[in-house]
Amino acid sequence: MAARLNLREVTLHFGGVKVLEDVSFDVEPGVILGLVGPNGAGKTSLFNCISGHYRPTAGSITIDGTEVVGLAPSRLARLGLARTFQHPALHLDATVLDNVVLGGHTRLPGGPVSWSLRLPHTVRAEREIRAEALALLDRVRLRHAAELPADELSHGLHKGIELCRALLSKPALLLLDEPAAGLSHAEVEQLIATVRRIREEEDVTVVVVEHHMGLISALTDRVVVLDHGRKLMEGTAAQAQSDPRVIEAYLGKDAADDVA
Ligand SMILES: Nc1ncnc2c1ncn2[C@@H]1O[C@H](COP(=O)(O)OP(=O)(O)OP(=O)(O)O)[C@@H](O)[C@H]1O
Repeated sequence: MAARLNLREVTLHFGGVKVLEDVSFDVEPGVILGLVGPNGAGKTSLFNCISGHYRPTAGSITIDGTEVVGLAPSRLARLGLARTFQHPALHLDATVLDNVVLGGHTRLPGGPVSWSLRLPHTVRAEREIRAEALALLDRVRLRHAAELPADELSHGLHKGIELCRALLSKPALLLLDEPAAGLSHAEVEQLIATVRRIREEEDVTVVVVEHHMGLISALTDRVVVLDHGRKLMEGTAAQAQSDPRVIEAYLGKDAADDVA
């Protein structure tokens, strides 16, 4: 079931640095929301608050009505949250397949004791998860690389592996942090097609941080624009791109005046 995400007055200070100030917005189940804004606007910091890697100084973040501020990332994973990182966090000496399979651990029945005893239902579940991991690799055209060490693949392909790992957990809420960064034009086109298919085939809510406006326009239902840690506006990608406040934030006041 796709998750509902609600943020209320999320604030994050590091000492005297105000990284986020009173950020509020809602993401309805099944929506793809883009989180955009100039460099340093606070997008990744907000992601880190939602995924439990940062604890906001104030405010509330709920997933399907459950307050998640203060919960560890592992607990959030069990609540159905999965994320990718700006710089993929992979085990480079492990195979591509083993990296993806890691995403399935939240779905294994039992706990560490039954896993180490290799009970039949654990072995069966592991086999199913490996088969699903291979199917996901097939979806991003990486099936042929399943048994290669991850460090033999390019940066762009690492992003594909990370996406498969996140999807294997069958997330209700998927956070994608700059999935197009460092990708070639062809790889971005493939990423857009992959995320569209995810939306058609999986029941998932997606929040994506991205500078690539082509991807944001192609994929998102709505965007939230951040600037200097505050929400500047919320609307469709087209509305954001023609909003003088957004143009000013990216390009300066003169450019915004030319548009107005
Ligand atoms: N751990 C931290 N300690 C201190 N300041 C931080 C920390 N993390 C982020 N910041 C500051 O918070 C601000 C927002 O950074 P953040 O990376 O969230 O922005 P962003 O919108 O994701 O930028 P970009 O598009 O360049 O990735 C920056 O000024 C950054 O220096």
